[in-house]
Amino acid sequence: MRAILALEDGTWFAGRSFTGEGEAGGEVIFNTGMTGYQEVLTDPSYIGQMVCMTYPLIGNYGVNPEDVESDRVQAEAMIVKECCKQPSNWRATQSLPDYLRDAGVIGLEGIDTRALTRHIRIHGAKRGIISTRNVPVQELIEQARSLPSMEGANLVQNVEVPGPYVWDGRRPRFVTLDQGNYAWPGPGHRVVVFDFGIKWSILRILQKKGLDLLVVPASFTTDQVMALRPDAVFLGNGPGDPASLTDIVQTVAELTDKLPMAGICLGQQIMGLALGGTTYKLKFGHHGLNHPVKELSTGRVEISSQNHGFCVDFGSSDFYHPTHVNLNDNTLEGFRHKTKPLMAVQHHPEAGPGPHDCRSFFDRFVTMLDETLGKKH
Ligand SMILES: NC(=O)CC[C@H](N)C(=O)O
Repeated sequence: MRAILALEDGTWFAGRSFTGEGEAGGEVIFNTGMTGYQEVLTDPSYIGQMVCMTYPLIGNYGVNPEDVESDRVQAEAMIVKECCKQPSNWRATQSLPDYLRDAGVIGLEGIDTRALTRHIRIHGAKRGIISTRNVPVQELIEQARSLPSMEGANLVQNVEVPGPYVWDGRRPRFVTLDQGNYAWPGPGHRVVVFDFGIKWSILRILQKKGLDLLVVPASFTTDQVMALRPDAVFLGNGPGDPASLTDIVQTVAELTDKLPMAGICLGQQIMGLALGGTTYKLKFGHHGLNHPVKELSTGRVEISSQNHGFCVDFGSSDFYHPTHVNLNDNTLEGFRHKTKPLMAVQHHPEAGPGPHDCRSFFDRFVTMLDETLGKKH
């Protein structure tokens, strides 16, 4: 079925929907990963975005119930050159078109994804509409212009979880607190994890490291966190503009004085703002699986998985020193507080999907906790 992608700047592409009738709007960005499309689709950080995969054939290995980063498709749409309709893989339980159709999310194929990607690289990420409606293109362009901008967008509120939960190995299991208290069951360091739209891979790895986790909603206050008597705090990834999250930044600023803390992606951005730094929007973001990142203390270069549109200004706070830099564009990839046990990275060390070069981040977090609190296991 014919479908149009119309951008706010008047550029448009004609292709086909591989999911039937539909319409979607959002910020159009590109992801350079050759694989991992199911993790990309289910990563809550992609809320508000329509993802163009630059690899020309997507869907070959289908989808399965294990490779999910949350309980649903989160991206607004997927754009590919060609979608494979008959997957071949022993783990596949469904094809990509059926998966998207069941989720009510539109898939567009048959457009020149290289031309779209070059356009975004030159002119920056653009708001766009994909539609199968038979209307003049100008109408869709106007519709794209009326979409909210990603800059200033608080999208974390869209994924707020209803309450605290533990990770049961496969999915969240919600718990009831007893007057705000929690009986930590395990012997490991007690870590309160903020869910801003967290990827399940992060929880899977934190749990494997022997940490005792309680995941809390983004709106949890300092008092609510401290009532849980945790040893540390972890800030996960999430969608939207970090600068819009003023209440969360305030809470995290208070907690940085009280507890050791680590953050990934949106977590780094929130911690950076909480420490007095500033954030800005990148022209077209970093979305892919092969971004070279240099660890400054060793000079070691790691190939990282990335998904972000915003970034912490390199030298915007005196409180931390940079630990990692992106070798493609010299942006800040990680920092550590000069005196307190606080650390963060902008890339995705959990790598769901992607190479595992950066996974030592989680060991450094555990080491930081052992050094600050004493060994627990
Ligand atoms: N993966 C993330 O946490 C993304 C953070 C933020 N929404 C950004 O686009 O920069």
